Amino acid sequence: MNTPHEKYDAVIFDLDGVITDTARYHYLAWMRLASTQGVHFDEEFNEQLKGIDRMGSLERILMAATRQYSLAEKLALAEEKNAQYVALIANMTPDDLLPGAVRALDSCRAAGMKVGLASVSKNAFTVLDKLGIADKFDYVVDAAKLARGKPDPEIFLNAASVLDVAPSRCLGVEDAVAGVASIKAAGMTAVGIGDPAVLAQADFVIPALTRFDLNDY
Ligand SMILES: O=P(O)(O)OC[C@H]1O[C@@H](O)[C@H](O)[C@@H](O)[C@@H]1O
Ligand SMILES: [Mg+2]
Repeated sequence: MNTPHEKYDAVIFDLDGVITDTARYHYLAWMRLASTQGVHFDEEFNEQLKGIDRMGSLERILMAATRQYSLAEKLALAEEKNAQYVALIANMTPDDLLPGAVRALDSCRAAGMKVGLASVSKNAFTVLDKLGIADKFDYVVDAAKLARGKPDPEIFLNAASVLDVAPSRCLGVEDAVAGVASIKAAGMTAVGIGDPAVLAQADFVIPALTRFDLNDY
């Protein structure tokens, strides 16, 4: 019988940029789209898009363009970006899991905690299948059913509610500024993955899941 964790009953992970480096593929696909629209796009611009849903990301890129776009044009561009992204993830395998990801997920299970996945990506189920880790989660949020993306707390609150754990007893793990904001707005504790200067709102920041340790939080 596991001793329950003193502070948390659930850990809710983001996917892109936390468990696997799909953040890189989103970057490449947006880069290509931005260049077709004459918009300058670089790592810094991309940082603002991390964790932001597809249409929200597109809107931000098109705000830097020189003309207005109709809704039909926007939908076509979003579709084009997604086709590019889907092609980039087509050959993913379990080798694409980031170091420490499986160990971190398994350590939560072993500690008797519920494990959730909160990604705003509509491709999350496909990516989980390719990585072969779908069975490591008690609940995966379906991004298609969300009304609002990160930084709104809806996605993390939905995960907590289905996992039947109070938000104050949940730990959220995120690589994006918008994602950390979503966790904090949900009333949870945030573990940021990345640069402490960028993820200043997180309660803890580690460079990668290789350093994830439940005893530290
Ligand atoms: O276009 P998708 O696959 O639904 O993904 C939406 C978003 O998913 C998030 O996880 C990524 O951080 C964003 O970069 C991405 O735009
Ligand atoms: Mg992310």
